[in-house]
Amino acid sequence: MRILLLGKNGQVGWELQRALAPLGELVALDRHGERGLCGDLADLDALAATVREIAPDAIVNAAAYTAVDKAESEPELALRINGEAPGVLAREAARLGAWLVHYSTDYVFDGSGESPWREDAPTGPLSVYGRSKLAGELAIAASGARALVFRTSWVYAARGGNFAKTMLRLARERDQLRVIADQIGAPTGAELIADVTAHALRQAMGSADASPLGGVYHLAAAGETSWFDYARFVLLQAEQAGEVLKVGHGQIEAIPTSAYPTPAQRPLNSRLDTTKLQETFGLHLPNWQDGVARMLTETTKD
Ligand SMILES: NC(=O)C1=CN([C@@H]2O[C@H](COP(=O)(O)OP(=O)(O)OC[C@H]3O[C@@H](n4cnc5c(N)ncnc54)[C@H](OP(=O)(O)O)[C@@H]3O)[C@@H](O)[C@H]2O)C=CC1
Ligand SMILES: Cc1cn([C@H]2C[C@H](O)[C@@H](COP(=O)(O)OP(=O)(O)O[C@H]3O[C@@H](C)C(=O)[C@@H](O)[C@H]3O)O2)c(=O)[nH]c1=O
Ligand SMILES: [Mg+2]
Repeated sequence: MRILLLGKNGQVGWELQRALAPLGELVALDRHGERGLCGDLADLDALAATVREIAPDAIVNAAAYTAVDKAESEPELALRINGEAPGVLAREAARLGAWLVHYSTDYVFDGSGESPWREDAPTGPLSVYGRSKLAGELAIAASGARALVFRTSWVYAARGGNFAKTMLRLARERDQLRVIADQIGAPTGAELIADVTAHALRQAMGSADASPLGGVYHLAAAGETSWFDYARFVLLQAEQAGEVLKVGHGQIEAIPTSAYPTPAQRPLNSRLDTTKLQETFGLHLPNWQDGVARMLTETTKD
């Protein structure tokens, strides 16, 4: 069994290098590629040629254009990487009879209401990033490839850039911290995403009639929070570990989205209903606090 992993050095890609290793021979690439293999999702022809050369049993795509605000001024590049490249991977997977694993986002939704989104709920992205990720989902669905598409949210990891680390840095540097309190979702760890991926892929590839397991699944930690309460939780953990911050966890200011203008609009309701994933694969998803606390002990102690 051979697995091609793209985006090996991103938050999720890094954890996938660990989680996928026991499943088979792993060929892991970043955007720079190696040994003549192309790992650049912006180079669609070279990407297709790489898949053909490796002829994997599964392709796992953790590479993506994830700079949400920047995407507003680079829509063509975001669409190529997040929309067209997954389509290329899916068509090559279909040719080979290989599985494709891909990741999408809560930002495909318009954020209306307060109920958790199910997989079949209507999409309505508010940003270029969200539209580009939806285009990727649709290209995969149209390819006929056997695919697992995991929509996740608010990803963090010990390695890589994310909101939790930004809050810690700003709380050490600044005198004041203002954070949006009316966008609601679930911070989800890259470790959890990678472990669930390995588990689901193994089941999907092992089942005799594999196609019923293909599809879109919501994959997020249990519970919900706002960016504001998430930031407070992160700073409190740091304080409890002995850090003295310039802005303490009780000093963050809660603000509405309207008070924090950004190039890209974000959904207010990012809650994802994960029932389908848990029931299909027999998995349990831990509370978001467990993984965030664990990540912080890895990054703030010693
Ligand atoms: N981060 C989040 O909060 C969320 C992420 N997701 C989705 O989860 C998946 C994994 O995201 P995550 O690990 O957090 O993202 P990261 O930004 O941590 O990693 C993305 C990786 O993709 C790479 N990349 C960017 N452009 C290209 C390219 N042209 N060719 C090859 N590689 C490229 C980046 O490389 P480089 O560092 O060189 O730019 C980076 O290593 C993505 O599909 C994302 O859309 C879904 C919901 C939330
Ligand atoms: C830095 C900062 C951000 N914010 C707000 C802005 C935004 O609404 C929220 C989170 O900021 P970020 O820049 O981390 O958000 P963002 O990059 O939009 O995070 C998203 O990334 C993509 C890839 C996804 O798919 C999403 O699930 C989500 O994780 O916090 C504040 O309110 N105060 C601050 O000081
Ligand atoms: Mg970001």
